[in-house]
Amino acid sequence: MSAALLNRLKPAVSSAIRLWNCKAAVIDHRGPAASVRLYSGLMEPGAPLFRQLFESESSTYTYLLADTDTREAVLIDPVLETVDRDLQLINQLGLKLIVAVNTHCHADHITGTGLLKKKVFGLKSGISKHSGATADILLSEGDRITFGKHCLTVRETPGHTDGCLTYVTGDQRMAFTGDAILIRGCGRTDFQQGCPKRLYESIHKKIFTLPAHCFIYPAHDYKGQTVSTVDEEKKFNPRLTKTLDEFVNIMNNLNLPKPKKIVFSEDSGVGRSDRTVEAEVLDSLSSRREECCPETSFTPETALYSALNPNKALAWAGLMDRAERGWERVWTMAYRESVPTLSFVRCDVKSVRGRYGVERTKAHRPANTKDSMNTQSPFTVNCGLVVWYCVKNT
Ligand SMILES: N[C@@H](CCC(=O)N[C@@H](CSS)C(=O)NCC(=O)O)C(=O)O
Repeated sequence: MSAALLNRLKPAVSSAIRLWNCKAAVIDHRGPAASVRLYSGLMEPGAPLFRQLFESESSTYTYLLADTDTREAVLIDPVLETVDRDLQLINQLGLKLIVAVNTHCHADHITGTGLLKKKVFGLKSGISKHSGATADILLSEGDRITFGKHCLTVRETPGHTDGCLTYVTGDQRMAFTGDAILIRGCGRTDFQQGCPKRLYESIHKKIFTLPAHCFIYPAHDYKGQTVSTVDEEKKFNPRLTKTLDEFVNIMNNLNLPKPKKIVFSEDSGVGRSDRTVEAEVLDSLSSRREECCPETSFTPETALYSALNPNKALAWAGLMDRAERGWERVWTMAYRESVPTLSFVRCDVKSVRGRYGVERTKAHRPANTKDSMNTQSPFTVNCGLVVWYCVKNT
């Protein structure tokens, strides 16, 4: 190759190398937004394998990271409905899934970690120790999740929930922020221990202190965006560019509807575990399948449907109907927002009184739950989730 040709190629070659090295790729100093630095999305050699996966019903992102040498892989925020898709990809890529972690207790979908544990031998689940849920690994500030030569470091970022975590790659190129910060938004703070002040402080202290080029990968996006950077969010996030007082005011006046698929998804049953609500419900009910009311086809599956699509009025009507037709006992499972426990409560239909009165058999009332069953309709007070079915008088 002639010296002249080499000289002509030099600029193109050096710019290609710059992109490959993931340095700042393009900086345009013209125009009002020119102060934002743009970073290439190209991965450095030796970077972990990375895939962003999407679940469209709840607009949730699941992230797959893996070491390309050892093939050890980590999933962040798997969703129940897309577990098989994720596993298919993991198998196709020849990866070994070793850990599945949640950024927090999700309110809008059911985590896939419980089902994954059933399907992947030896898989460990993880969640914040402040989440109130249990998992194989209870994570806290500074913990490291290692996969091959890579790792994720845990930063506690409460505010959307008490147990919100951000996972940061060892090289601080990527941060998986859950619902703490979203692209040009942030997690709501109006339920599940939400606190705008805490969220603001978490984001400023734990996310905005990451390098400007650090990519932000949130748990959701509702507008089709996929990734942002610390630099972009510091400059353009309409909520977080405000003062604390302004932020609190914005968050207290969002007036958002509850997420369309709202469930209190994490961990359930007598003794919370990292099993899915579905697993808990089905296991619990299938052992009593034969007792379910045959004429109404009220099976564990329909109970589960009720759980995920709570129709309080229908449940109440059904309960009364069965009481009138001689069914004796009613089992309900009620998740109360005020007491984050999915509890099993046995009601004695003989004690149905008047318009409301289902009196719970005291012996079956879980010690740590408030009584919402005998004062008003059991399905209208503090119940985020209700499963019920009747058993025949034996
Ligand atoms: N339109 C969505 C709204 C879902 C929603 O409320 N998302 C939560 C995260 S899941 S609990 C949130 O924090 N949103 C913040 C926001 O500003 O939207 C739906 O109908 O599902």
